[in-house]
Amino acid sequence: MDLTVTNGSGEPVDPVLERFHLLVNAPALFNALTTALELDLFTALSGRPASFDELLGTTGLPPHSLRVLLHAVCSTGLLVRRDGRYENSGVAEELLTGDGPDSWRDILIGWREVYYPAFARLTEALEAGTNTALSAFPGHEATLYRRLAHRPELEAVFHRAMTAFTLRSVDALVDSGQFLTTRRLLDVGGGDGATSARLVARHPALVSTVFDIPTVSRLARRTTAPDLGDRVTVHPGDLFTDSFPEGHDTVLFSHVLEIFSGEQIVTLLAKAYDVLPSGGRVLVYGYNVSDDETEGWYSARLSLYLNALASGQGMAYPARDYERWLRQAGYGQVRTLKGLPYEHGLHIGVKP
Ligand SMILES: C[S@@+](CC[C@H](N)C(=O)[O-])C[C@H]1O[C@@H](n2cnc3c(N)ncnc32)[C@H](O)[C@@H]1O
Repeated sequence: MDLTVTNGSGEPVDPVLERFHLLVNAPALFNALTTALELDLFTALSGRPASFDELLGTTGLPPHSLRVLLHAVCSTGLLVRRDGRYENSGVAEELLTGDGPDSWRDILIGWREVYYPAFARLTEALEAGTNTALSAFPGHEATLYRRLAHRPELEAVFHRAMTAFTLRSVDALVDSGQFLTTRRLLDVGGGDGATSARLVARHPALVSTVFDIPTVSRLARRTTAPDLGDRVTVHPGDLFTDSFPEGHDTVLFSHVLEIFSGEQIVTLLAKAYDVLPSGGRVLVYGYNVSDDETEGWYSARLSLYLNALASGQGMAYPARDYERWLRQAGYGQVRTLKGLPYEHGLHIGVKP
């Protein structure tokens, strides 16, 4: 990637300095972006530049508020002002105008409502070595996933955001070639079933069982079951205290193992091993930090969130960690498909 940035005189500017200036203003600009999304600003401007007065009508904001918001969003480059009219940049038109199940609107509102308040307590959490930010949520459970059961509305916002982001990155998994011979999939920690729904839609001979905690299984029943009949079924349970159901030739952990410690990951991989037949496969899909653990904005954000809030441990582990754990749990033919979109990797192991 060429990061050369030049100033007005064409001289190179240190890209780290450029990023520093963006970074220190990013929390404010992030919130301007989510506000613009909530006001449907980008959708209103889709293919249709508008004047300030027209946007007053669209957003319903007082004139001064709109002025402040437009300045903030224009400063990011997402909106462009030309001849007194506002229009979407190419990026905004492509990423920010949709309202489907994979919308950035749902992703960013979820991050704002659930993730980012916890980041203010990062120092405290890292010093304590546990997810101290979880104390903002009612209940006594050790992870965010279980505590959200006490806040059903927020749980729905959270899973909408997670699903939307998953749908943006899941095609690399769906088209990985790993499901051509799979007939019965166990999707462990399968959330609201969106991944399984997409998998069975693309692979007509596939059926899937989504294993997740009971309140999330209820969400899955609502979001996936109506369309897919009995090709996606749900199996409520706890990853650690309940057995995995038998009768599947492939077990998928998508965005699940990174939540936990290495020791817990080996336990979960071994549980999957126990219910697989000989020749059965385990697939681990999710974020990987780069091998030297220095790159990846999405994986860095995830690791910090897991430690401050979600579980108090885990990270976007590098591929070599997953390969070691797969071998430890008894799998053979261990390999990784690296370099998938959004810093993802797919780790594969086969039960001998
Ligand atoms: C990051 S989400 C991944 C969801 C989905 N697989 C995806 O790729 O979008 C992690 C999932 O693991 C589930 N989970 C976490 N702890 C669990 C536990 N102890 N038992 C069962 N499911 C659990 C959560 O409810 C959540 O749906």
